[in-house]
Amino acid sequence: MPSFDATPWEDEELLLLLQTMFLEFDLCSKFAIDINTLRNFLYEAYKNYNDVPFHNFRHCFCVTQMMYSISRNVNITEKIGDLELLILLTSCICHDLDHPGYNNIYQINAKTELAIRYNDISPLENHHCSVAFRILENEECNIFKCFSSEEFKQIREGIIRCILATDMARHNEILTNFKDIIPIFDANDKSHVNLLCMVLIKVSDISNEARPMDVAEPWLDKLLLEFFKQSDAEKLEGLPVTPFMDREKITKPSSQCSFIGLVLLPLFEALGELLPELINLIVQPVRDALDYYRRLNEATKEERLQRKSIVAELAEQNNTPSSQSPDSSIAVPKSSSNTSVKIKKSLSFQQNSSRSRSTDDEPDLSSGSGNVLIDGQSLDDVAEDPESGESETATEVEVSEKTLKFKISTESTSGTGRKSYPGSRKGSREKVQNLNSSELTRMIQRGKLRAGALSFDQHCLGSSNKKLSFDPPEFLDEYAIILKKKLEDGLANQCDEDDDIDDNHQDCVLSKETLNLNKRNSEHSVKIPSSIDETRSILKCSEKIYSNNEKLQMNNTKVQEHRLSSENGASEDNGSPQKISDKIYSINDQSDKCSDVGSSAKEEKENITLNENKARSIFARFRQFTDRFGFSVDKDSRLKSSKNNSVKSSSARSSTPTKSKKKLEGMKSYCKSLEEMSDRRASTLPKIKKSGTHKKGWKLLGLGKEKECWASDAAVDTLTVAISVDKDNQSLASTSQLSDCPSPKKATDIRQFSKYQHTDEGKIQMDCKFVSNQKMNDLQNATEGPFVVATSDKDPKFI
Ligand SMILES: Nc1nc2c(ncn2[C@@H]2O[C@H](COP(=O)(O)O)[C@@H](O)[C@H]2O)c(=O)[nH]1
Ligand SMILES: [Zn+2]
Repeated sequence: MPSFDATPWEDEELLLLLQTMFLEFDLCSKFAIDINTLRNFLYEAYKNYNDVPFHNFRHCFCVTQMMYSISRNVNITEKIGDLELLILLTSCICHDLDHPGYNNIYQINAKTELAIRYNDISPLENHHCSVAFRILENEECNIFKCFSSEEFKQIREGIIRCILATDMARHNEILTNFKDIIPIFDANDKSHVNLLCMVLIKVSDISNEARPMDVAEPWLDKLLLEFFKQSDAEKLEGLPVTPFMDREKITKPSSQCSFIGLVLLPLFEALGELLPELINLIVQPVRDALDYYRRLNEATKEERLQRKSIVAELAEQNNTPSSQSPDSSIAVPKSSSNTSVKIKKSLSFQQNSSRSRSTDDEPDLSSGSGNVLIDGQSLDDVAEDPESGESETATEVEVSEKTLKFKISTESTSGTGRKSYPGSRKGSREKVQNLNSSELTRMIQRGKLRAGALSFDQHCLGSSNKKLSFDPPEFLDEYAIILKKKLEDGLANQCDEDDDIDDNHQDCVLSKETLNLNKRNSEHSVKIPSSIDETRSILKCSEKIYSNNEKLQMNNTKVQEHRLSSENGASEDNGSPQKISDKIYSINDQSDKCSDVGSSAKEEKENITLNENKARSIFARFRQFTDRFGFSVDKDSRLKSSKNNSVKSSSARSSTPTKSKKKLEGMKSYCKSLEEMSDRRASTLPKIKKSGTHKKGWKLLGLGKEKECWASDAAVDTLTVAISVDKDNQSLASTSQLSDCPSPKKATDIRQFSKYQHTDEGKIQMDCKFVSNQKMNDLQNATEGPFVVATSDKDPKFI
């Protein structure tokens, strides 16, 4: 249901739910998608989302979940078929992969690596798509590996079409084309289906306001946090300030009034026209949300007028013309309170509002004036002075269209009028602040950074995602086991006894903290387990989901063993898809019950502009870097260390000993990801098939793990030790030959070479074992398990 609130759910649970969505539609069996491949794919997608306020994994989940809800409610497969649904769900999962938290307008204006790479054409969406297909290149994650190349081509086209459709710069184009086909929609016309799919993913992407207020509002806060972060960066870097992100221009209600009224609702209503089943489900809630924000906006205006009249009165008393600003002796607050939550809270209508709101931790949405120029046009043409009470700014769609130099036509549409759009970017009248390139360079030096080294991929793809700290192949099974064990250990009983979940219980799937997050008042909201009985009941249902998924889908030895030992043969034969479906819905049911720029002067000017542009670009990269590594740059250009927005911290969950242990495991897996990333950077080079013979670098072969991974030369150099080995007689290196090995790979670390052979590629491969467990751990942490090295060097190096 659209009322679903993902907040209380752990990341791993959300991953499991994503898996369940595929199973629910029987996509795995219909398209021979191996369940382990699906899990690997989901986990890899998860790892490629960043810990940014809004465009994170949870946003991806919500979008996919909305797509799922819509699809179920309108019986989508009957209209567009299973393959399109598979494309849609996969597109939702991938649609914001590796989003940096700064949108296309920023990417283009700041001339980031992405904007340059994609020539300003949907840089982010192209990147999300590219990352998606990098993930799918890996056989272990390729959920489409069973498809023929022709089918894969079709799927790839579909995913690209869907993900690129999420660029808001294309909103009007897509909506206009869609509206044209509504009266003549033909499910057999591929162009119509394509347009419907584009609209479906767009609707899902911006559907937060279709959810209950208590679910939607925290998302708005996160979005505004990301908006303000970008507009603050734009001000600092002398870029055009994106008006709808400017904390001095917008308020929460003004932002929503223009977004919902001008962008969201027209789209939803168009979809509702074609699929009337969606009117009650998502269109009406959006209308209610608009109504709510309009009233809130009106009330805010009223409050401003009242404040102005008080100022006028006071000014009169002091013989100060009311049109002038009151002098400092008149202590009337200007704007700090005009949009404050506290004031909003006291607004009389609010008490009657059906949409209750939270008040804590709200971003400072104080309004102010600031004339911002975008492409020669004063935003005052569109945005009125917030002090006038009409603090509306140009919508994201308008600004995105103006920022984009090129207009992209909707592919494969019905041939209905391709629209031409006004306002290609005329050049920028950028507001340049006091920062020059040398200052920026100094900043970078202070950060001990080499500007040229800051390519997007390096700090984006190479960033350490503070994600689930366990290895993908096992985690779901492991999670199911943990969950089950908790239940078996009688956690529910402990909760019952104490009615107070202490530290020891924070690992509980539905901990008290989590339960507190569940305190929802909306009647549409998902379950609030207000009692231990309800908690236990959810836990029991969760157990059944995992248990049944295990039985049907988790063909994993660990799970099998665990099940055998823990259930002692007493398995239930209730794992049919329908039964699993019933179980899942039984949870949903229970949830419902509980609530929910010729002369020297000119040249000089040109040089200045060039330097400014360079500076901006460097700054942009630098800031991307600092963002990635958890630093922030304040207006005095100082580096401030800050805590990373880890998934866990954002969800206020503490780390348990179990989780710490898993973090170590996660690091090993991350090291492997880094190796794979060195590959990704060659994205502008012709694709080389991933076969061992063509691979350059060092091959690390895991022992004891049936894994094989590659490392760049650079990565291995830091670990390698040169030793001489007589290749011809294939004699084994002795441990004494390793005596000059630098720490930590001392000779004593190597006990035995069990195998030694030349590979077909002329490489030497060696198996070795390490004596010291500690050293072994060091090496394992640095690479990937006990390993041997194969190399084409004449002077082989072993680690
Ligand atoms: N002012 C608001 N803007 C919103 C809201 N929900 C979404 N959005 C904007 O739409 C894009 C969607 O594209 P994405 O693929 O990047 O997610 C998003 O970036 C927001 O800018 C909203 O409720 N209010
Ligand atoms: Zn999105």
